[in-house]
Amino acid sequence: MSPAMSTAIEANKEGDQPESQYQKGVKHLWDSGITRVPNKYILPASDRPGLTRDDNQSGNPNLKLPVIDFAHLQGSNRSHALNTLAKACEEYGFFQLTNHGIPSEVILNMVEGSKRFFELPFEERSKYMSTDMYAPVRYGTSFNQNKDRVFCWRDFLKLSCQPLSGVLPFWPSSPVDFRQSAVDYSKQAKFLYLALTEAILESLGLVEATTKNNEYDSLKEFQDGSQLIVVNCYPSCPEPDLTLGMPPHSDYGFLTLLLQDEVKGLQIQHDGRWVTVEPIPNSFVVNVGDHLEIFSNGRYKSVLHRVLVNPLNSRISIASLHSLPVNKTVQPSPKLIDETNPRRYKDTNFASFLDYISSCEPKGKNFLESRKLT
Ligand SMILES: O=C(O)CCC(=O)C(=O)O
Ligand SMILES: [Fe+2]
Repeated sequence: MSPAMSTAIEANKEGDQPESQYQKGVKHLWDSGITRVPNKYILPASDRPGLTRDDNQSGNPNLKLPVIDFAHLQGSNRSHALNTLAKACEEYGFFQLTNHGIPSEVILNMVEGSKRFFELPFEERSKYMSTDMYAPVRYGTSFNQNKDRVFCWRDFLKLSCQPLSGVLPFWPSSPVDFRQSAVDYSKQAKFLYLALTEAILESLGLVEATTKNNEYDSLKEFQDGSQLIVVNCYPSCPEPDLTLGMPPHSDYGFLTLLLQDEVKGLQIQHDGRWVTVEPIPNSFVVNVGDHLEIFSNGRYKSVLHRVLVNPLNSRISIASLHSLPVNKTVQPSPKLIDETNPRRYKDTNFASFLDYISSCEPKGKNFLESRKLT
């Protein structure tokens, strides 16, 4: 046997497992004691994070995401805060939100409950595995484990929140109190989202139409909108330069409110570079989703982001994705279209997004690109 072949067999012994093992997720894999990243997770060289990781350590230290103090949005500083908000959504598609007012206990219970969920025996977690995109609860791995050729280093728990009374009986009954923590958290996140949406509509010059003339009654639609909580679990990774926790993607909805722990990992694309979002304790990372880009007729940007993994720490993040009701058409607001600003996107809805992602491997901003009028 040639030396190269025997090395390949050794590597295989070390990392690779039967294909079905990968369906059980990275937590399971990591707990089995692997010391190498199996081939299933190794990205083509051009998609690996290695180069930008170094780039990021040495380069552009001044680049900070805009920070919005939620208290300023509520008080006499509102118009200044609205300008910052508009600029953040135009230039970065992201901002950090401090002073959000959600009780720390609600956040702590949700984070701790999520950590304990991922520590449950695999058999317990696997009860919630489903390939049905409409399931009220879905435990899984990678991005789309039925389609992805290369898997990413993430397990997830998705909780659909609409209507709460209908979905609740399906949510995990273990760990104890998890359901209650998730209910409390989802309600608080929704409340915050609605306040931010009101600010966003105002920053786009649409709030008069909303509150005074009742022209679209948009806020009502947002109140009845969809909410999906995604708990992401990224176990530590023995060779983090070969893989990603999440590949570059944009979020489909209107706004995402993301809680990240103190472990860095989230990167956004800005000016053609990947920039790490520094965690700020007790804050949310908020980002514009595809639906808001469409609704704003392209003024606010749904920006690509991805997640790096690291060799020392596992990481948890909790995303609350919000949008209009699932069957509602999303379209550029008529108020934002005129001769100088023609309509730039086709109508879309959540169902067409789900059809799209279940029929192909989502890459970057493909879905949004498919909604653009040329
Ligand atoms: O884990 C993160 O920081 C980002 C998660 C994310 O992008 C998502 O859930 O869509
Ligand atoms: Fe995302």
